[in-house]
Amino acid sequence: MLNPALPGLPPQNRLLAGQAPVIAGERPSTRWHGATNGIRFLPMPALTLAPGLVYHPDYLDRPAQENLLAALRGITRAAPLYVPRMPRTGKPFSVRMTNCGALGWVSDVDGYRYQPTHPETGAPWPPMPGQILRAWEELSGYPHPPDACLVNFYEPSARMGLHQDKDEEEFDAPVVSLSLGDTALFRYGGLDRKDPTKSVRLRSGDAIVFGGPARLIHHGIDRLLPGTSDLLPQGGRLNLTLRRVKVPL
Ligand SMILES: O=C(O)CCC(=O)C(=O)O
Ligand SMILES: [Fe+2]
Repeated sequence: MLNPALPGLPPQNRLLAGQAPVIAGERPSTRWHGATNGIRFLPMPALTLAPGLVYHPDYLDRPAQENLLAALRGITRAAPLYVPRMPRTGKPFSVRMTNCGALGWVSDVDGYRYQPTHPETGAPWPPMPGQILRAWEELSGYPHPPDACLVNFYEPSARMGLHQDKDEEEFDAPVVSLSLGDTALFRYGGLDRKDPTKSVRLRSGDAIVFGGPARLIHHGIDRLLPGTSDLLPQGGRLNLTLRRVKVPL
């Protein structure tokens, strides 16, 4: 039950003054910022960068980031990060990848696709941890859970060129993306590759959601800002990209 005094406002825009929020199902540690003296909580506002493109700064606080990182360590033990390759040319990506969930996004000389198993070990992807499913529930506004969670690991020099997330996905569902570790310069543009672009710094714990009119925008990572986070002991950045996939008939 949300605060009845503030009907209709999305959680990130609620501001409760004069009383501590008592909201069943909410986890104040990851959603509420400001004084924790029981009197006033100030939510970090979500920022709409373009229609359908919503940026949630500090979505995960430090304990939540550490908790998610521990879950990711389990995932990379079961499904090791591997070097994906570009379709046709076989050129290696600078980003290493793995997945969790029923389906994983993979890329090799044959193209981009979703598949239920790791391309090198042949094992099914590990299940999506609860923290990731909860983030999707809180951020996506979509009534069904994600099928695929792509885990991208960026070394300090890694980047990702401008692209659209436009494979076998349900485009009615947004893409939810979580960042951990070093800050990244995220570039975003429009539906046409030649549309003007802007960039935003994604820091550890930030989330960005692209849905509706922004679902198919071009985006990429220009570069990392090394040394900006001490979450990953060796530096670098982890990104989680959650998507709904069309079930093949
Ligand atoms: O690392 C990021 O923030 C973006 C990742 C991305 O665009 C993708 O995996 O499709
Ligand atoms: Fe993408």
